[in-house]
Amino acid sequence: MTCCWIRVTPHLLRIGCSHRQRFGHAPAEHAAAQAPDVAPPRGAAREEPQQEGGPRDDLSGGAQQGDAMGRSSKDKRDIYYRLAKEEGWRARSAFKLLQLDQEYQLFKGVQRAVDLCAAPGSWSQVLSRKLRAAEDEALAVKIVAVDLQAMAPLPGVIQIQGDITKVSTAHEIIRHFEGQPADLVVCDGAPDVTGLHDIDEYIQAQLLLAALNITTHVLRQGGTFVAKIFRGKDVTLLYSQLKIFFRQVTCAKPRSSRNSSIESFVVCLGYCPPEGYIPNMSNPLLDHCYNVDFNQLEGPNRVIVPFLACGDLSAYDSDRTYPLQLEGGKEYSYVPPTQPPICPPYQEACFLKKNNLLSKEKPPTHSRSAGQEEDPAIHSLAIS
Ligand SMILES: C[S@@+](CC[C@H](N)C(=O)[O-])C[C@H]1O[C@@H](n2cnc3c(N)ncnc32)[C@H](O)[C@@H]1O
Repeated sequence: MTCCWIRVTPHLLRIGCSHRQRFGHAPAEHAAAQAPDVAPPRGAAREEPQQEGGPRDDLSGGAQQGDAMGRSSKDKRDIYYRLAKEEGWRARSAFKLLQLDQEYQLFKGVQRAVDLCAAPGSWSQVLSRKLRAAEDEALAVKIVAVDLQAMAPLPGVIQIQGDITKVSTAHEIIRHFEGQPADLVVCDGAPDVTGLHDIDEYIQAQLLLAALNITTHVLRQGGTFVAKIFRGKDVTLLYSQLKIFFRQVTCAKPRSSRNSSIESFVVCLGYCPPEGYIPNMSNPLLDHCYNVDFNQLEGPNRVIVPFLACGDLSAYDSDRTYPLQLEGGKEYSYVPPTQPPICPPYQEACFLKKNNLLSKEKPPTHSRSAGQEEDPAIHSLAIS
């Protein structure tokens, strides 16, 4: 997806936290709770208009910036930011999940839900408020939230501070559900953006695939998976991978997600892995481990594309050098190509070389063959 080689490791997917740790910021939800709600750095949204949904989406982004630009400035610029605070959501992203639910009724009949990449926790808040609305529901419903970062507690939400690229995290989720599969998995995961769009898209795609991998461990047949996706140039590749596992895959853009952002959400309904599929986390790109024994993979876990050798196998070997005098003793004589190139890019260089015009301060007088025009441009090139 990108022309640049980058080693994608779970560590890279963890940039979101390392960045904040590096710069000594408090975990987002703590900052939200402890610091006044002030605006993020001036122009933050404009600097990175395409990377909405990253850590800046939470309401704590400007805690360190003080009141330099006025408390109400961000409120004016971003209605969802303001509403999120008024309605008590930890991040404006809450509205994205609420609006997705309005369209797809995601929460209908859900008893076990997983929120991947959950911090600071606005999606978990939505799950908690929606799924546990009635008293009896509050007892039956289980919500598990996973993030690399610690998150302030939420009613009815079990938290795992862990990495979604690890199989141990999948096992921990299943343990909390007492062996039962989840009805719904949501993932709003985002690594911290680098600003290099190809790389950002690539890392986001890898995070989505990691979310899909862990989902295949925990989701029930027919269950729903919702995840953030960057609609970059290779997005169709991701759609086709998701289509292998779900009956219906749609890409949705909630109103609260900025139009200037390439962020969207895939809503994948009707989980139906290929028959015989064994959930695994072995994405060699993520793990960088090439010692997986692919021969051990069977059925739909192993895709074999047929390889066919065509033509008479006793025919000439295209990698071998043969003598000019072939068998049968026929005299060799050079035959020119049937159709030489009509205007090859090296034509000018051949002309210069042939006429001894290359790397000379002054071109020697040269004789032109009959009908051959001297190109004044070539002449000046040779002189300069
Ligand atoms: C945009 S925030 C999520 C916001 C959240 N949905 C909410 O509404 O508050 C993205 C989160 O992804 C988390 N993340 C990134 N890579 C991760 C990984 N490999 N495992 C777990 N969490 C990860 C980051 O720590 C960050 O908190």
